[in-house]
Amino acid sequence: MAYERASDSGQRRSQEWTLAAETEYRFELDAGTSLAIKLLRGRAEIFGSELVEGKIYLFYEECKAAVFTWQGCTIEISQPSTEYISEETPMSAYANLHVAFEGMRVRALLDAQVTAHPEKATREDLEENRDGPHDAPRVLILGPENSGKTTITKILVNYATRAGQDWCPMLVNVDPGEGASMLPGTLLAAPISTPLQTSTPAHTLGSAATSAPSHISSNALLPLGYWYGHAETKRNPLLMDRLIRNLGGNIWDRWDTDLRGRASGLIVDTPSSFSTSSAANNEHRHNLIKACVDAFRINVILVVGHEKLNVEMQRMYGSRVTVVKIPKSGGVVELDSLYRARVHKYQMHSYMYGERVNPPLGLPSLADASPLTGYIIGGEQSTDLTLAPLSSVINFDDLSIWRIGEETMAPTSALPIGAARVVSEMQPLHIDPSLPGSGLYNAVLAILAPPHPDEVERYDEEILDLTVTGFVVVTALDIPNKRLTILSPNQGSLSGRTAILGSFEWQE
Ligand SMILES: Nc1ncnc2c1ncn2[C@@H]1O[C@H](COP(=O)(O)OP(=O)(O)OP(=O)(O)O)[C@@H](O)[C@H]1O
Repeated sequence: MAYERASDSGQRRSQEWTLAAETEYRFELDAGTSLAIKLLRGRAEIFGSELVEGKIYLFYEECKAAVFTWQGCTIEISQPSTEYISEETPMSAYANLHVAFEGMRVRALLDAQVTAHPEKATREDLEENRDGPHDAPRVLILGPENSGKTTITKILVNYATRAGQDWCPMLVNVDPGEGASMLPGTLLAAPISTPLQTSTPAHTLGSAATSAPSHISSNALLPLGYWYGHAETKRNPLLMDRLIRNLGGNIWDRWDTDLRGRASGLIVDTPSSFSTSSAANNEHRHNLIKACVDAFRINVILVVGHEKLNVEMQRMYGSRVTVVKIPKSGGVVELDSLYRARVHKYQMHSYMYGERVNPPLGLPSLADASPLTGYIIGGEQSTDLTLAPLSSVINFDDLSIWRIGEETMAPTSALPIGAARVVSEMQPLHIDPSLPGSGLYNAVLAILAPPHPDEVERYDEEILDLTVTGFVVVTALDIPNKRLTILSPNQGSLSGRTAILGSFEWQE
């Protein structure tokens, strides 16, 4: 049984909660509030990442999460928001999945080592490997809106990194509405070697080092990202398909020489549109699921609490892929579109300005916190996580700006019979900032990696296949003088770079 003890010290109202084994303390923060949690005794974890005893963890920006314990623990909470204890969690089911995936990883690594160096294999290795080849877990997570897909991805990745085997599973996020560890509009993959932290919905899947590399936090990710540029998959499914296949190709290239990475496998978090069936989107969602299954060579599909989708996936993929229905957690919070819009703002703000956290009332500020206990924010023990973005004025010609396909792209099937599309969904269109309606004012631009250095290797649509190196925002447009004012988190020159415009805007 969980019990609570409240203590009032001046303005500060802290509470102690003692949690029984296999229960969790769930909390939901309101806008403008923060929460501090300290593990006093026992062991506890947040979405698979363990808490260190005695450290104060800060949560902010409307974070919603849970502290779960396998064996029981006591935690101290400051200034609670909406909170409750749940004795019913699906954690055992998720842990069983992890155990199964762990077995697959171990066998896949042995397999790869025996194949690469047969001369070094012992008789036991060969015996163990007899019924191979063994595959690493390559998992696609499907489920409707607010079913907990991202949280399950995080738990499974975190458990893999804690297994003590130096696994480095690839976390793949193909939900362009989420942004994961970069910004919304991006599809990405990142190898994960230390547990992903939870502190703000602005970085549900860790934070990337693309913002200000000189200010990198020690656990920042180095993801490989492609810019899709829109929140909704239906806006340009063909582009989604291409970027998913690009991500898959890149991962497999990387794994050519990385046996342990390949054996660690991958986990793909998907948007809810992949799982929401409607007459209008059925064709594109099936195509995108297939793109994932092919590109990432998926061998396990997890369907979160949705019987019809489970049956559908069994029918479509059951002969070659293991399809498993898994329970949804009762703790998953229903997030509405206004909340998601606020999270996009938090993400943009933190990309440019870093983290600005006010600890709950009665606790010392970040600067005054003792280094011994300190605060932990997103896995960092730090007093200053703020950034100072650079506003610079550049000439129109300095940056080559493109858009992919038309601005409002009706599906080909919606065109009048006999009408041909003038611009295809995949066609890069150069943007002239001096023309009215360029859409550049307040626009978020993705800055791309340079094209192939060898002219012979270049091709028309290369721009679609270049990865993202960072993002900037156009804050002013001076057409008479042909100049743009750009806000960027770092000082790198943009001269000669290529950028893509999507449909995201941001204003402080
Ligand atoms: N056990 C839990 N206790 C408290 N909050 C939780 C719990 N599990 C998930 N949440 C919160 O619920 C919200 C929705 O969860 P999550 O983002 O994992 O769902 P999703 O299915 O990926 O959503 P989407 O609709 O964006 O695809 C998140 O804020 C998450 O932190």
